[in-house]
This record gives sequence, C-alpha cells and structure tokens, in this order.
Amino acid sequence: AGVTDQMIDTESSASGNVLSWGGTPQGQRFSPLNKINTANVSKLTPAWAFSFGGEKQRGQESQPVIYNGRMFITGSYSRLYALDAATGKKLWKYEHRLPEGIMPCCDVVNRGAALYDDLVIFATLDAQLVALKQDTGELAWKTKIDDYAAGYSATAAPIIANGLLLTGVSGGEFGVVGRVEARDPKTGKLVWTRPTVEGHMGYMWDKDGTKKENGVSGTTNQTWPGDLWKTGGAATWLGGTYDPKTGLAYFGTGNPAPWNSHLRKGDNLFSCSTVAIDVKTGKIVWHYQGTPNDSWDFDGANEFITFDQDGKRLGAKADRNGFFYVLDATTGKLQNAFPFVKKITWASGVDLKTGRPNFVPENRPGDPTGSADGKKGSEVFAAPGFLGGKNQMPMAYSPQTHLFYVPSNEWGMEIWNEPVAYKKGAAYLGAGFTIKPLNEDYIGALRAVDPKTGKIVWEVKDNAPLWGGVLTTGGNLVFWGTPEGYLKAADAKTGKVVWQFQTGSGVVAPPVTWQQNGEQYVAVASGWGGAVPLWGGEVAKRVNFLEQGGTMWVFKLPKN
Ligand SMILES: O=C(O)c1cc(C(=O)O)c2c(n1)C(=O)C(=O)c1cc(C(=O)O)[nH]c1-2
Repeated sequence: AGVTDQMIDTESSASGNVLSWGGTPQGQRFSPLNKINTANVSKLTPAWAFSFGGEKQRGQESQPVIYNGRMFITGSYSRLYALDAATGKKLWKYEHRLPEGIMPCCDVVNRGAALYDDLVIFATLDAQLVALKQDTGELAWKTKIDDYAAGYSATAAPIIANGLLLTGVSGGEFGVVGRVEARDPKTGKLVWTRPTVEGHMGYMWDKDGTKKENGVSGTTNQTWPGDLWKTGGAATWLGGTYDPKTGLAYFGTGNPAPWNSHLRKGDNLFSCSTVAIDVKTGKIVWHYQGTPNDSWDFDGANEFITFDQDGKRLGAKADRNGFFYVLDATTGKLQNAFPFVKKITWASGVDLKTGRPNFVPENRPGDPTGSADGKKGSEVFAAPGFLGGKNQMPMAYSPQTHLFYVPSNEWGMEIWNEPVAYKKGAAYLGAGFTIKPLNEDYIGALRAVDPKTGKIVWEVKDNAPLWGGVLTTGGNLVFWGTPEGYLKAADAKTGKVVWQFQTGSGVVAPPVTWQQNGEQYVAVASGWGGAVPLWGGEVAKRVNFLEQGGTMWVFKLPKN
C-alpha cells in the first residue's frame, strides 16, 4: 500500500511515519509521540549512524521522511539514500549527475524528499525533479524545472498538497523569476505554474495537456519601475507548507533582485512576502509583504506554519527581517507582529493597522552613484544582518505548550550598494556586505516564543549561529542541533537542557521522530555547511574547530 494524500495530511509521527517535510504539510514539526520524554531522555543512546560517504562531506540540511520502516534521506550534491530505519542498513542510493556550472548561492544543500504512493521525489541543484521507486531506487520520471545556466537551482523539499506535488525555485541572487508549481506526482506533468513576481503570467494545463492562461500575478509595472520585474527574483527557495483546512499552500518569497533598492522604487511585489495559493487553481488568494522595497536581503522565504488560537486558524512566520508575524491563515490579515531578536535597526516596528513596517530611513543603504570608490555614502550598519534573525532552519510549534520554538540569530552587517546590470547567469546583487556579531557571548539563541503575547518565554543561547531546524514532541521535549555538533533536547516548558550528544560535525538539519516495533526513534543529519561558512566572514570562524561531515544519526532508549 502506497502513501496517500489523506495519510500525508493527517499523520504526524503518531502512526510511526514521517511522511512530509515539516512532519505534515502544515509544517508544525510537532510529534505527539511521548515514549521519549523529559523523565527518560537522559538515557537516549545512538541506535545507528550512516555516512553519506565520499568526499562530499558538507551542508547536510536534509530532513528524512520515514515510511513503513524505511528512511529516505537526501544528502548534499543531489544524492538520495534509502535506509532500513531500524538498523541503518543501506537499501539503495541514487546519485544525480550534476553538470559543471550549477549556481546554488548558498552551498550544495538539499532539504529533503516528498513521498507519494510508491515514489520518493526530490529536487536537484541543476533545477530538475527526480522521482524514484521507493522499493528499488529505479527512476520513475525526471523533469526539468528550469535552466541552471540562467541561475536556477532547487534546494527545497517538495510537498504534497491535495494530490499535487508543489515545488519552488532558487536563484534570487541571479535575477530568476520566482514561482510555485504544481505537478502530477505520478508523472511529473505540470498542472499549474504561478510566478511570484508581479506582472508575470501563470498557466494551467488540463488533462489533455492543453495550456491555458491562469492570470497575471499582480499588475505589470505597478510596484516595479521599468522592466525590472522581468528579472525580479522573489525566489520560492525554501519551499512551502499546505493546510488542508484552508486549501491554501503558503510559500515565502525571497529578496527582489538586485539587492539595492534605490534602483527599484516601489514595493516590488511579491518579493519578501508570504503568498497564499489556492492549490486547485494556482491563484494567489492573498499576500503579506514583510519588507516592502527590501534593501537588506531580508528575503521572506521562511516557512509559514498554521495553528489554532482562540478558535481561529492562524499562521506564523519568523521572518529574516527580525519580526515574528501572526496572520489569519484564510485571509492573510495581520493579527500580531513583534520582534523575536533583540536588535532591529531597519524598522522601529510594524503598524498593525496597515501591516507595514515603520522604516528607519537612515539605516537603508543609499545610492552610490558618482562616488569615487563606487560605494561611498551608501554604507550603513543594519541589524539583523542579511543572514537573518532566522534563515532556512525551520521552527516548530507545540499545540501542547502553545509556543513556537524559533532558532534565531543576533547579528548585524555593514552593507553598501554598488552599480549593477543584469547579465544572464551572473550574480545580480549590486551590494557588498560584512556580517558583524553583536554580542561577545552568543549569536544563536533557541527561543520559545508566545505568538499571543509576543513574549520570549525562554531561550538557550549558543556561541555560534544556529542553523539547524527544530522538533517538538508530546514528551514535552524540544530537539535541535548546533553548529558545535550537538543534538540537544530541552524541556519544552522551561528550556532546561536535559540531553545532548556530539554528532561530530555541525548540525544544520531539522530532527524528526518516529515509532516502529513499539520503539520511538529520534534522527538528525549532521554535516556543517549552508550559507554561514560561505558568507558569514568572521562569524563563521566561531565554529572553525569542527570539520565538515555527512552522517545520519539515529537514537532510541535502551531496551531495559
Ligand atoms: O534567493 C534565493 O534563491 C536563495 C536560495 C537559497 C537556497 O536555495 O539555498 C538561499 C538564499 N537565497 C538565501 O538568501 C540564504 O540566505 C540561504 C541560506 C541557505 C542555506 O541553505 O544555508 N540557502 C539560502
């Protein structure tokens, strides 16, 4: 029996399976499993470990999916492994052949695969989708998302929504056009495509393959000057979430291209936004923009997680720009917005009536035109730095504690603008930057955030920037990894760290938990990488005592 829609939507790990990135497409990363709990977690021990092998030991950001005693985990460099989930025995592996000249901006990462029926499906760094038979690893279908030579890549885990395979694209640093696409998961055939830059047309295909217009996303030239919308970025690079209750898929969109805002006056929709898409039609039902006319690479790609509060279906996002947003999941209306990091200099707050930030104009990098060094006068100090109050590492929500667990970072940057012109396949930034730590003793902090009050209920600080996702469980536990190589567990109510294990390399992936043969397991991939070592400058050195890695770690309680 294969994986069905119904199973994917309703099962978190209670059934023993992890069927989607995020646990369920809703993305709460909450498992009701409680055999491992605050009382016994100190006994948690390795059950097995598996090396991804070779020289490709870096950037393991992947979340495994687990079905019927089998684990499917992607490694960096577009690899996928099928493992026996109880023993770690390798069943098969698939290594996608990558061409020379791929252009992922932020390391050779992949964040995971989707399961549907008898298939396991993942996206590759050369912007293709690959579907394999779960049993054998045999290729079922393969299709191109877009042209890697134009700067397109793909790093996100696809999700299944209402029987469709939903994917985004990466390439915001190269002036690609962001979009969300729906395919038939059995064949890879396109069902609809929805660009996330205002002015671009969407399309639908009927059963016979006839292409139909599906409307323009926004109004051409309304919020972009001239032709800039044609290469507008807003990449949907972190993928999305889906809530069967609202029928909407939620995708975060990245920075507008290029980075410098003096060239592109206007809000530059739908960059740095959450877009809610009706999965039946591929239309944008609502959008909420956290950073209009972004000038700091405050990419709004982060995950939007729906939850219930006071009888209402809401959704929350911890944005790279440092604000935590709570919206009505059906209408997109702003309910609450508050900082989840201590230092935000680009805006003094968010106007809850208009939903717009109150900008601090002097902290926006300016126009460098005519300056002798090409940047003079445009340089400012801004916080958060462009790597964000939170980046790719997904947060978790516990319906038991009603708290979000947010892997956050405190840092700032010097940022300046530079002249830039679009050239296909070339970096399209028009800005330079240096990330700066703000505190001697910490950059990272795992924070328990109350979405109702905006209060930080507890935090666990980390010397280095946190880059791994979070899991919370019915055992009153929160699990997360650190760049120093630890997988940690804390009491979900108090933040007291109750267990930790050294995995041998920095952890930049989200943990999962599942149950089989009556035993509960916890797993995380270990292997330092992602954007921090590439772009973090001096802050990356805070973790230079650790080496690269590529290992899947699995833990359980001893039998007696
Ligand atoms: O605009 C984009 O297309 C895009 C893509 C990606 C990516 O695909 O990993 C990242 C970013 N932007 C980005 O801004 C960023 O900070 C980032 C960090 C990481 C990572 O995996 O550590 N990826 C990306």
